[in-house]
Amino acid sequence: MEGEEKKMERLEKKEENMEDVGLKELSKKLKEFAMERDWEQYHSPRNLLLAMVGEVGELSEIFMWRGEVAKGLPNWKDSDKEHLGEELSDVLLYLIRLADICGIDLGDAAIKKIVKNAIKYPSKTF
Ligand SMILES: Nc1ccn([C@H]2C[C@H](O)[C@@H](COP(=O)(O)OP(=O)(O)OP(=O)(O)O)O2)c(=O)n1
Repeated sequence: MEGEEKKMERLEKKEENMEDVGLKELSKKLKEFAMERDWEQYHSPRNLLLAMVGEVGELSEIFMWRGEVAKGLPNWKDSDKEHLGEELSDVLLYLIRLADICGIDLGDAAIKKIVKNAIKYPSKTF
């Protein structure tokens, strides 16, 4: 069993946000969010897909007409970076919710796809 000290350490780390957030955790939070508002009725696969595509549009708007953007976005205002984080999150959250509602384990599917990609595109260095 996990000792009290270990348990505290784990909770503190979580509070400091040092632990990576997992897809399953986000999926659970999104399900709770929808249930608490009685929004499950709207979260059909098609609606979620359209909502996600809408958010991809909002994400694209941030980059629109800016020309090429340097990696790390060195010249961007903090408020623009924050906006970018929000739109990226909206896309991710709808994607996770879509996968969940379709009964797809997204983490598992993504790992399998990475393996498939590596077979299709072999590395020259190994
Ligand atoms: N039926 C809904 C509506 C919203 N959301 C959640 C998922 C998204 O993370 C976020 C999207 O909210 P908005 O539709 O208000 O979109 P924006 O946050 O992009 O606001 P705006 O379009 O005004 O910029 O809320 C949800 O789960 N289900």
